[in-house]
Amino acid sequence: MSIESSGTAEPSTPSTPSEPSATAGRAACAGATAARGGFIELDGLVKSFTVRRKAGVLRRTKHEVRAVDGISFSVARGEMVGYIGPNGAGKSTTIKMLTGILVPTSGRLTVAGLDPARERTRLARRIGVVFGQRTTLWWDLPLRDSYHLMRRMYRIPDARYRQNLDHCTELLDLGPLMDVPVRQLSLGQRMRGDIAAALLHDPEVLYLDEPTIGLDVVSKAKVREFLRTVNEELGTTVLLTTHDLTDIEQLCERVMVIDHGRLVHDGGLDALHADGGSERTLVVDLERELPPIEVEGARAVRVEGPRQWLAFPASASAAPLVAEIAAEYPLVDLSVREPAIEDVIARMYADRSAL
Ligand SMILES: Nc1ncnc2c1ncn2[C@@H]1O[C@H](COP(=O)(O)OP(=O)(O)OP(=O)(O)O)[C@@H](O)[C@H]1O
Repeated sequence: MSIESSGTAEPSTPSTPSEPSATAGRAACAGATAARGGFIELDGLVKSFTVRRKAGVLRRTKHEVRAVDGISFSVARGEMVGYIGPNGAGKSTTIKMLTGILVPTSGRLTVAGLDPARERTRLARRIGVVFGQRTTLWWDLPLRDSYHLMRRMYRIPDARYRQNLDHCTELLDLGPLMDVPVRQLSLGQRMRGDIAAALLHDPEVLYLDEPTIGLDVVSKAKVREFLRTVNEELGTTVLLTTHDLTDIEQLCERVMVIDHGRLVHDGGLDALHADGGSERTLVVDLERELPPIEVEGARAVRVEGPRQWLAFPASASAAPLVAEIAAEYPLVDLSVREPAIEDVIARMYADRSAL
């Protein structure tokens, strides 16, 4: 299956025979939660761009934009990691360096032990890339023909190509689309076609840049389910960039947050809630309308008739609050609402931009 999706420069034509890698070896780590360390390594990675800005009618001055500003992390083989951040944070720039399209300004970077910029052709055999806003498929060709071309480009052995294509066709429901020119596909169909294309050559790592952008709910669910299967069954390492935080919640145990080119969070979703000062909400139904409830450790944030909403720290237990309210107020019913990850991230971005 293919690789380099659009955005990536010209597809690198492999110059060496297929590497042994592939399914058999990776299947061994299928489903395993790999230990940290190893497969993707960044150490103090920096990427600066020089841009010219207007400084008068005729004058232009040069400025340096640090798109990536000293990022270090390590992703183990078989991990599926979310890589998120606000617009312009440096996500795409990082991914472009990971594929070898962009050369880092400084710092160290290896993927599968290779230097992406120097060994781009060798690396191309081992990675798959999907940029949600572009396509690697040939616009005027039916899907089937695009895949044939990719098979030749990556010199994928027949049996492996057939097996991978059948697998993707079944799981991504591509059968009825195989003979349709890419330009006639809907966005969701084209995205499924692109994801299959990125997997035909059995990449060990898959970079996904907004794979669910613009898709309807059903298509998103299909894409997510497929990615989960690829990660679990083949042990493919996945780095997922998205603005749809449901992608992260449903797929990633680990999430890295980048802002202004710097890594500001690296850990589980729970830790993200803690970092973001998350709050849970106690929704309380009273027998009658009353002034806002006053209890230690929570504050009333909304009152509507006999219903009240009380916010309290996500890390605190609800039990003592419930006990106190039940003892002092005419309680009819209550429920606890978990914080939405969207709110946590929004608060995190807002707090940082206020610095
Ligand atoms: N080729 C370039 N020349 C100059 N500046 C660039 C270039 N590419 C990116 N930048 C700048 O680097 C910063 C990071 O951009 P990048 O595209 O990596 O962000 P992003 O996190 O992917 O954003 P988005 O979520 O909007 O796609 C931005 O300020 C952007 O304007």
